[in-house]
Amino acid sequence: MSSQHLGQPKQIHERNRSTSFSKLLSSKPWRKISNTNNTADYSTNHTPNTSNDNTTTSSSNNSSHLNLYPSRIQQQQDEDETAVRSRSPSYGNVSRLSKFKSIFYNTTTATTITTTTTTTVSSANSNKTRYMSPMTPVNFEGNHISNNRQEMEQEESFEEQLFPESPKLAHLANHFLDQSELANGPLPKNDKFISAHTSTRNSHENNLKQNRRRSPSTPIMPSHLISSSPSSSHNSRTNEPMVHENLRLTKPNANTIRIINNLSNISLNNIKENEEMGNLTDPSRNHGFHKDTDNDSFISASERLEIPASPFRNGSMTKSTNNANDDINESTDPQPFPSIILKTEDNDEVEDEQGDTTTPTPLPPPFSCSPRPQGIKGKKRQSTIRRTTSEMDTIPTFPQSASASSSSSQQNSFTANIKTKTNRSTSNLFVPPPRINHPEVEHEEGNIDTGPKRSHRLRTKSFSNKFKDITVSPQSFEKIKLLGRGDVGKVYLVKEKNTNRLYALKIFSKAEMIKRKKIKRVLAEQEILATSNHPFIVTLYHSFQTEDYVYFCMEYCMGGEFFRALQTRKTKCICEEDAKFYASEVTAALEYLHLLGFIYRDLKPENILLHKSGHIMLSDFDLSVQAKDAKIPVMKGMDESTIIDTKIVSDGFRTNSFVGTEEYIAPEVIRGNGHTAAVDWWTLGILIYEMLFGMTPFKGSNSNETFSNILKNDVSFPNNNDISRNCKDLIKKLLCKNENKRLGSKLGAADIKRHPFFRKVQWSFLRNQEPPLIPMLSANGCDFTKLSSNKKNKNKVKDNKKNETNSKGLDIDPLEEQERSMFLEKVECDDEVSEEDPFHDFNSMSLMKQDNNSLIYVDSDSYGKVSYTPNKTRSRSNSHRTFFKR
Ligand SMILES: Nc1ncnc2c1ncn2[C@@H]1O[C@H](COP(=O)(O)OP(=O)(O)OP(=O)(O)O)[C@@H](O)[C@H]1O
Repeated sequence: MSSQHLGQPKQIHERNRSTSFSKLLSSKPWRKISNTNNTADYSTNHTPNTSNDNTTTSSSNNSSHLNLYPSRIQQQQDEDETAVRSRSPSYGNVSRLSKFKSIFYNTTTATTITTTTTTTVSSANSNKTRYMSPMTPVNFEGNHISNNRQEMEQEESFEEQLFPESPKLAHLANHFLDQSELANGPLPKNDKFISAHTSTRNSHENNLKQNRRRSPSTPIMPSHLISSSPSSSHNSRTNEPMVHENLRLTKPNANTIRIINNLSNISLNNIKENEEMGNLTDPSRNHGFHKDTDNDSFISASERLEIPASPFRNGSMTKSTNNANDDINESTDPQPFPSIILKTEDNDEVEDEQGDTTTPTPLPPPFSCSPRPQGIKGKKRQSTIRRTTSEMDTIPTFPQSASASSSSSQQNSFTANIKTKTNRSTSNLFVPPPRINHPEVEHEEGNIDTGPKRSHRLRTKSFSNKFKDITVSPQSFEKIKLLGRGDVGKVYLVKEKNTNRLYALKIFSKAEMIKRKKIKRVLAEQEILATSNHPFIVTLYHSFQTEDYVYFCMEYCMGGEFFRALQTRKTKCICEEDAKFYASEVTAALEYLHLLGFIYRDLKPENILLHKSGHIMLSDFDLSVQAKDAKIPVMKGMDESTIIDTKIVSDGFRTNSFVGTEEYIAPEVIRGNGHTAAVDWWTLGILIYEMLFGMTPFKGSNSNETFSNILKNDVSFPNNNDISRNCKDLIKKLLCKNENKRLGSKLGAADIKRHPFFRKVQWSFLRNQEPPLIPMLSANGCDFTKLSSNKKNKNKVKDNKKNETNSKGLDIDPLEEQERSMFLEKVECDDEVSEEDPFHDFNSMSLMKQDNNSLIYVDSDSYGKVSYTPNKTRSRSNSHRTFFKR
């Protein structure tokens, strides 16, 4: 079949991206509505005031159902104030910290004031207040569904994400209405939604015709908040299954509001994973940003990321034929694991009795679709997996070349610039490596290049032999276009000026991270990206911070979201063979993450990006968690049947956050009894189902119905799809509600890989196989970022912008201003960021290996427009013809 563009822009709107649960739990301050008469514009008229009087005044103006809102705000203000006061005297001496402090005060005050605003506007125009307050009954028709940040208008700035009509808030509101439904019976149904869980042919077809969207997100709701609420008792009327305490809510009322408001202040960023429930049930615990008043810092020591023991510390994995409960001693060898390549020295592939390849997926060299090196097959498998340092270890951290010395003075000057700006200690001088000619670097004579000094923290980090000190700054990149926006960050397609290479630059606003309490999540994401080295996990090339922003420079996956590729299909689904291809790549990536002790927790087509080659790249790790005391993976069996037990790595580790994406969430998460890495196998089951049927198996007409379906219903398969018995069996076993019986519960990924469905999969050669779809930059393709289903909002944003003028009376485009500063700020040296700084734990660093894989910028390419073409070289057995018939 000839190459064919599959992009169908018309179909893109049929389903929107889903949002992960915890992501709606932001403590977003709501922005003042410009068309109200309310004068409480916190940004201009209000002086931050932490006194309780102010709060009380605000609340007194509100209708009764809002009264509890300020009480929480007041509580938070008190907490903030206490925390700030209790900080060391040196706090006040650091101007940067003062800035963060003011951000924090502003956040608190803004929330208070907006509460008043909400009330005022509510009475004036109910339509306009629909999304202003989560507790306001909301008609979600047509609006709440557009939580596709990528489709939101590009002009929107970070601040505009705070716009009160945010669809996210609508989601939150919807969710809480859903909760009330669960407790008090159904509210009138929005007939635009249909119940998909019946899984009949009709419902399936209807579903596809309907304007289907992912269900709204659900926040983390620690149980003590519910139980502390008088009206949150269990509902005796509805005989609902055992559900997470989070879900036991009443109709929106004062107590619900209190819960909502409380929730907004306890995002997971303030909660140490696995201690979450314990911490939260301690009423004395401060859940605000400054939760630890004993600690003289913005972020308590407990919030700082700790590097768990490497599962590979002994230099090799333990080869054991014993069972998974064998005692495994952790080595104290400080060698980090990121540079470790898990590989069998000789033979990468072994077949078990059924013919399944059971070799653990190795950590291959940097992604390449070139043919696999000769001579791998047929050699004997080595019984142990050895730790090998990456090839990058041999690359000197800083080239001592002529060019290096010639630019040394520039580097010193660069350092001097930073020192001057931050006025920080000169110890541990930050000297960027000399090979980059930073445009911002001024030549300064007379400086002696004392050589690079690695950041102390970077040296001690687990990924220190994979990364070196940062070699780039924001000025090294030129923005090409906005690719999408995340929860607190924006992702730009950029080209590196020196090399013309394309990257995805994710930029987080520090102010936003503080306001939204996302610091821990972003740091966790960095940790995972930096630690990982896998062909199906997006590569992090650089991470750095400036005074106002945090940057992740990642591999550009020009195919965009796999979700989008699915959406270009008429039926939103693909054939079994193609689904098998993607499922096996996802399994390999999950196996790798589990080996490192990470639980991904947010698998869905939206978080799977497509590399230019068509292979998958997992992204978005901000919901992932790393098991404490990760154990050493165990090799089981001998010779050809050797398999690796990935389950043991995080054995015994349970975490209790309510995170995930509604239709993908596992029963144990809903039940709230804690969950393990098994949640990833559940989500794999949902993913395979969605790839095959274009819908998820348990989707209901609202969150409660979905959760109820997840807990009660068995998975069923629409009749109109010819799915093999093995495939159905795999899905059923992955979607086993009992996590202890679920496929993967014995040995982790090995259980899945050995399932007959994957019998013919060559696990070691996955990255060398031909993907079913090849993304192409094409003038005729879909420009997903330009599609916006929310034009109204877009116009409002534009209107708001018109009001802003500079000192000369000329219009300022805030977005342009913001973007300019994003790409102009000077990079900051981590070692000089004081311990009190919320971003002290951030690591600025560059990947050591040369980047030969990223795309090179070509002027004539229309970046952003993507179409998906069939892979002509894919073998017939892969049934790609069936794929394109759909
Ligand atoms: N490496 C990349 N290459 C290409 N596009 C990317 C890359 N990373 C992100 N994007 C695009 O940017 C969008 C936002 O990315 P991000 O990971 O921040 O989003 P998210 O998962 O929706 O948000 P978050 O987890 O922060 O709430 C994605 O939807 C994706 O389309």
